[in-house]
Amino acid sequence: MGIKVCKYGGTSLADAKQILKVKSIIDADIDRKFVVPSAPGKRHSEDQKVTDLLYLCHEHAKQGLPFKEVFGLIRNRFEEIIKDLGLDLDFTAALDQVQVGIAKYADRGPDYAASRGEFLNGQIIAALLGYTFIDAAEVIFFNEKGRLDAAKTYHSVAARTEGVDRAVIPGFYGTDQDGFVKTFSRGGSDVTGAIIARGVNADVYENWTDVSGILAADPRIVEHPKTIESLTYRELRELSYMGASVLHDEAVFPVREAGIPVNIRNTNRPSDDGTLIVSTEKAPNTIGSVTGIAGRKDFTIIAIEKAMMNAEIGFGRKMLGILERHGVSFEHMPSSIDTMSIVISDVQLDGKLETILTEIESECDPDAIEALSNVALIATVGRGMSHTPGMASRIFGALAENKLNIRMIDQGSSELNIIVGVEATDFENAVKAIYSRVIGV
Ligand SMILES: Nc1ncnc2c1ncn2[C@@H]1O[C@H](COP(=O)(O)OP(=O)(O)O)[C@@H](O)[C@H]1O
Ligand SMILES: N[C@@H](CC(=O)OP(=O)(O)O)C(=O)O
Repeated sequence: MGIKVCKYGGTSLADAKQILKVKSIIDADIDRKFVVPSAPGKRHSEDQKVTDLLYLCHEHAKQGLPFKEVFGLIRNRFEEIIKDLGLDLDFTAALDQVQVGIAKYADRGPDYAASRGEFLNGQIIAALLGYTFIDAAEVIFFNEKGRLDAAKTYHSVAARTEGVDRAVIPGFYGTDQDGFVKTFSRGGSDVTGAIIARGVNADVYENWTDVSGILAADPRIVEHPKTIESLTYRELRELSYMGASVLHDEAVFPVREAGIPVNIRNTNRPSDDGTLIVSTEKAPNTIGSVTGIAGRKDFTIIAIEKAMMNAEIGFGRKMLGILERHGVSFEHMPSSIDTMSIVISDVQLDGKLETILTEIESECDPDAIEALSNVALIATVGRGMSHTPGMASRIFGALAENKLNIRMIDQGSSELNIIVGVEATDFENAVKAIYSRVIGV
């Protein structure tokens, strides 16, 4: 007998019908002992996620505006789920308490409000399954920098689950240094699932969603992309960071450290095998092939040119020192003898571009400096790509044939990926072109 930790995303828990699918999946395997639920997600494309409604309540509360009406939508949602599940659970007091709390903690930011979807849903799922409910605030801790306090958290998870045979632990939040609720970034229940898997020393971390695994490209861009049967933690990190939003990009760390395999599965098609994520040593050989493609918009490239840049000692440090001063991190820095490009996400730049350019002009004295905005990055990822001649030319060829301009090229030193920068308006076409040339052939 083993231990499986199962995280269910919002789409898997959107209403009673979905929740009953989850129950039958859990009932089908006695190893599924720890369940990490998200808040109810969208029931159809026009619907609203409970988490989004909670953020909206917080926005109202912060401005001192009434939010009873918005909260009423959340109230109805949970009451309907309880009724349709046929549960004998009086949730009025729990909902009232959350409503009061949203107003009370409005000055502390949105985290309390945002986390309540998981908190409430977790109690419903626990009641339905007959599992113990463990509040994530009791076991997941953040340090003074707002990062996960890994040692304290793993220790607390292990201690709190000792002797507990089966439990539901809500996703998405924990406790900060001051004892207040703090959430991960959006989609963070995936991270909770990975942490719990690590804390209970699970044999597998099952992540149940609405697709049968990680697809070789975003299904909203490429029609019927192939499913990736297996990939390594490193490939997953690259793909999820670059936009394969099926799994939060930080979810890989807790499980990778402990070598716990991750299995991405489809709640609506539980017999599909899904995708298995394992260490490099355990992954099947894929020499010569690409695993997947992912990409994101909203980047800016600062391109700097200066004759003899390569010989100027301290040039790179001065450049990066300016970014550091403004608290800006960068994504990539492809360079040649006399040029350097710095790729920065627009969220990081946040209105600081003009000042940064002025400071580079005055402190680094470049011959030319240019900022290219509206750039999208596309990563072609695969452990089988290293030492495979011709891969880069296939990618560039696909873009050239479709008359899509390349604004930047970066091949990571890991040889795990090739990243190209294109105009944001070319993004979807570029993903399709690369997919059909390197994967969908
Ligand atoms: N490469 C990819 N493979 C699979 N799904 C992807 C990929 N890129 C984007 N997605 C999207 O991710 C969605 C699943 O993630 P998410 O919406 O966070 O689900 P959940 O609510 O289960 O956490 C899929 O429905 C799909 O539209
Ligand atoms: N409910 C949170 C956390 C989460 O992970 O949700 P989901 O599993 O539905 O992506 C959010 O919407 O961000």
